[in-house]
Amino acid sequence: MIHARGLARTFRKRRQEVRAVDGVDLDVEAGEIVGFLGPNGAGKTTTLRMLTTLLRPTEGTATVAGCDLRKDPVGVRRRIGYVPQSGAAHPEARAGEELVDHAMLYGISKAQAVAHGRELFESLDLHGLWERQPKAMSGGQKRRLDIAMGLAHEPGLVFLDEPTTGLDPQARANLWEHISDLRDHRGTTVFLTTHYMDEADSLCDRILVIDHGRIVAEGTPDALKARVGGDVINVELEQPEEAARVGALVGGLPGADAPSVSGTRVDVRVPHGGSALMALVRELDGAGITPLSLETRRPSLDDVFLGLTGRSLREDGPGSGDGGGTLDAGDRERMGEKHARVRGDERPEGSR
Ligand SMILES: Nc1ncnc2c1ncn2[C@@H]1O[C@H](COP(=O)(O)OP(=O)(O)OP(=O)(O)O)[C@@H](O)[C@H]1O
Repeated sequence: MIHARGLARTFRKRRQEVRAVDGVDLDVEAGEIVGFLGPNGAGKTTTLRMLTTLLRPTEGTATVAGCDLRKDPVGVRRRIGYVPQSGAAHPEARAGEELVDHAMLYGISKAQAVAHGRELFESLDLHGLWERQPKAMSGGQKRRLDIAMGLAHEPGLVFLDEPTTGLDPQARANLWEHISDLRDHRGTTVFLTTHYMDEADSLCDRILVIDHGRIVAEGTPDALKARVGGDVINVELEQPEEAARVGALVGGLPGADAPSVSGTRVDVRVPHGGSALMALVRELDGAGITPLSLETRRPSLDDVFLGLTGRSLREDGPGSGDGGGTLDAGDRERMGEKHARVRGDERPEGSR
């Protein structure tokens, strides 16, 4: 469904070059749900916008849904759906009419657009909302309407840019079910960007991890976690000063990797969690430190990312960690900036 080789995009900003995407090779097969995971600024949206013809690559080639990205961008657009972070439905429009108008832009007859739209509303849990204005919908309903719009012309491949950002945890889990249903019941191939690890873990068949514009790992969530190996010990302390001391202690455990100290939290990977935990309890006791909590767990995708890049996805912004789904001020500001940028140049290059 998607085959890209050496895809790259450079932006010029105040005489400086930003290599947002730096030679990406990727393959997505029909019927897969593939997650593009990476921290803020890693190059996810830029890659997505190239694959959906909204942005011309500076280098590289790709076929998307059987069409050459450079030679046949119109063919690509006809065959794919794209759901941007900012959504596509006008807040004041009637939801059903908006979807039908959208489908008719693709040359679909009104009768067919209405029939397919009704069916999409039913399968995406939007029954009863045909006449509703998007501005009067919940966040989850709006996102499901955005996805319905992306599927209005029955594409076999749909791109979702951070589909659950800003939703509460229940609405996120509900949307994951709907996205899985698209694949299971309609055979739709889904390529989505996310910086939520739990989303990539629960929803995706395969994950591509991107950092600084390059793919740094790919595989099923389980295969990626198995690559890390060992166990992770996590210590929560009351004071950051204690965390620094504990960081030095855990670094001395047999076979331990370099520990990660973040605020009052310390994480370290060790070959055997059980025996290391016992040794650490003795060390902490000897140093007169009483932690708030101490636990050992199997590696998560965050540990995979930490091992690959030396950074935690959690460090890269609010809500990017363990599934906190509600928006805080930082999140809103970031999304606001993003919306402005995406809306400003959402048209395909060359159409301006
Ligand atoms: N139009 C542009 N002009 C200049 N630089 C840009 C432009 N678009 C993106 N960039 C830069 O390219 C890099 C990658 O941005 P991109 O939006 O693709 O990242 P991302 O992984 O989608 O991040 P996020 O999770 O915040 O959406 C960033 O350094 C960004 O500042």
